[in-house]
Amino acid sequence: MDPAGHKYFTVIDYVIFGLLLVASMSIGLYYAFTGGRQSTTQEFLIADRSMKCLPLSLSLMATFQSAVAIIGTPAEVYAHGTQYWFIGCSYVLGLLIPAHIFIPLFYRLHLTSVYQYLELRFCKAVRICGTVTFIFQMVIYMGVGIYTPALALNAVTGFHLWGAVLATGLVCTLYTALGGLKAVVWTDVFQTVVMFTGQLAVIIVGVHQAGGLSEAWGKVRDGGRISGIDLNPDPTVRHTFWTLAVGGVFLMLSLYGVNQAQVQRYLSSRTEREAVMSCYMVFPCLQLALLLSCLMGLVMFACYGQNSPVEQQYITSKDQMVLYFVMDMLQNFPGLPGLFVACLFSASLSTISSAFNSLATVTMVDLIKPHYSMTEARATLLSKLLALSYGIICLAMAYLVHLMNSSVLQAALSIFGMIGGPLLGLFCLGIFFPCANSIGAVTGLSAGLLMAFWVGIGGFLTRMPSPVIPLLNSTITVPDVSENITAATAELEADRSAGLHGFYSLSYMWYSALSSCTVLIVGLIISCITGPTKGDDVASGTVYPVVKTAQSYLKPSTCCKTTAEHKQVDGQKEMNGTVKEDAGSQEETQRFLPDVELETSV
Ligand SMILES: O=C(O)CCCC[C@@H]1SC[C@@H]2NC(=O)N[C@@H]21
Ligand code: NA
Repeated sequence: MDPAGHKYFTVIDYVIFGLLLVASMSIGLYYAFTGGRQSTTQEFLIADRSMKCLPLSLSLMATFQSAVAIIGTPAEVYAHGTQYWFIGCSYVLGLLIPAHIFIPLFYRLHLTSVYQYLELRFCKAVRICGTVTFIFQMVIYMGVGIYTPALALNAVTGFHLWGAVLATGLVCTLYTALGGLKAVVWTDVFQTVVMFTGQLAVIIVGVHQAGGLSEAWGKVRDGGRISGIDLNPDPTVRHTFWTLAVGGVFLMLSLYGVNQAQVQRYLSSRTEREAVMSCYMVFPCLQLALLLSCLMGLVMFACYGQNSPVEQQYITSKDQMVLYFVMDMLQNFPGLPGLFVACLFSASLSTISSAFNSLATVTMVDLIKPHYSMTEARATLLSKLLALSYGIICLAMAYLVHLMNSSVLQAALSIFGMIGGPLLGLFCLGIFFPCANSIGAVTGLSAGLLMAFWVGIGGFLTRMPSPVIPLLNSTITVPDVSENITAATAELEADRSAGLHGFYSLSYMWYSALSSCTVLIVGLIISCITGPTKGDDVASGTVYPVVKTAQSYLKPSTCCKTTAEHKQVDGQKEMNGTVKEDAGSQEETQRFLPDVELETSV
């Protein structure tokens, strides 16, 4: 390790990294020249609805498990302990609700873009608002996703920053633009295997370097990194059981319930059952991913203890720790640093490719197709060009993130909270409240976004590292200074949690919950003021009958009737033959909904 903290790759490391890019590219090319050769939007965007649940579940997990989680989670656990692990509790409801409410509803509407639902339930304007909000969210998120691995690499290995960004961005854009959703799903599967292998290798070597399991465990426990369950109800505390396990449910619903990248995978399943199964199978994959990244943080602590390379000025930010650790530990295992870098870029590629593909889908289906009629060939070509142009935009976003320079994990989760939260609220307004109307939906969404940005930006600004100057006077000895600093910090915390400061210091893990609830409250108030929608005016199959379902569970007799009713509807749908693909307009969509009343809400 030269004084600058830089390590240098051996040739074999570059070879392994290169192999990853070549393998990903070849999967993309394979799907570009086999099957239907990506000649229709049905194949390019939705994989001909032929996907099975195993590859889908790995792809669903990989989509929101990028280098941010691989780098950010260990840094979080190293610095603050294992409190973050409780986010795993949010995966239960965070996946059950999508599996039993969102997937069946969206699947039976036979959508291609989840935003078609908004036109069915409300009107075209609401669909456009939802689509634009989603594009905004994913473009920013992609910037973080592509920049994170390059930043960490450059800081520790001298790997050329923009060379890495360009290599990743170009490879990813090409195989996504050539191979469509099939290529994205199968590269996700391959990249997930590389990601898990790389993390496991580093953990095993790290434990060995820390002196073995019992030695490592002792250091971690004595270092106070095994945090118990923190039931503190204070919403301004960054990570407690409540912010992670409850706030995390809203975060998960916004990602695995209504995010186009995930819904597109559910919709590409062969059957509704496969889609539900793929959602169930995401649970163990996510828990394994969380386990590996938390263990990585603990192993780093076992090796470095309190005096981390950040204190030693080897690196400038916590987010560079993981790569520093890898280079430090694996230096004499030639090929392993390259494997871990491949793991890092696999995590990034599998997220960015999903983002490109979902952005191209919604732009095509929600913004272009309804307004311009064109041949299938031109539509497919345009979808490919869109995937390419989103690749370019994302590289520009990477530069913007470079300027932001906050903890990458918190940045990503804040983006989901601030933009994914209002979108979750919009869909829940439509699905659970039949009285909600279009005006309520649009004003609700705007209010949710405003609230999210108010607390998000406000929090970002007030949390600027205010210099805690030790209160110096002649009699103070060192321990007293620390007392005074604690006193000063406590005073700072105190006045911060009072009034507006309290609002600004809300934990970022509550952004999803706060913004989605704002959409619901404002949306319902405005709907009631401007004339609520009548039950039978709601397009059938677009609301979840909470009341009716609850009743059917209360009276078992009706429940089998409900199942029978479902069978009849499914039978009816079969009789209707293939249903219209994408709803360009309301009446068109009306036609393909099963004319037998799905359980509309009471
Ligand atoms: O890794 C990323 O790109 C984003 C950070 C993790 C996003 C959330 S956290 C809860 C859920 N579990 C995951 O592994 N990813 C998502
Ligand atoms: Na990923």
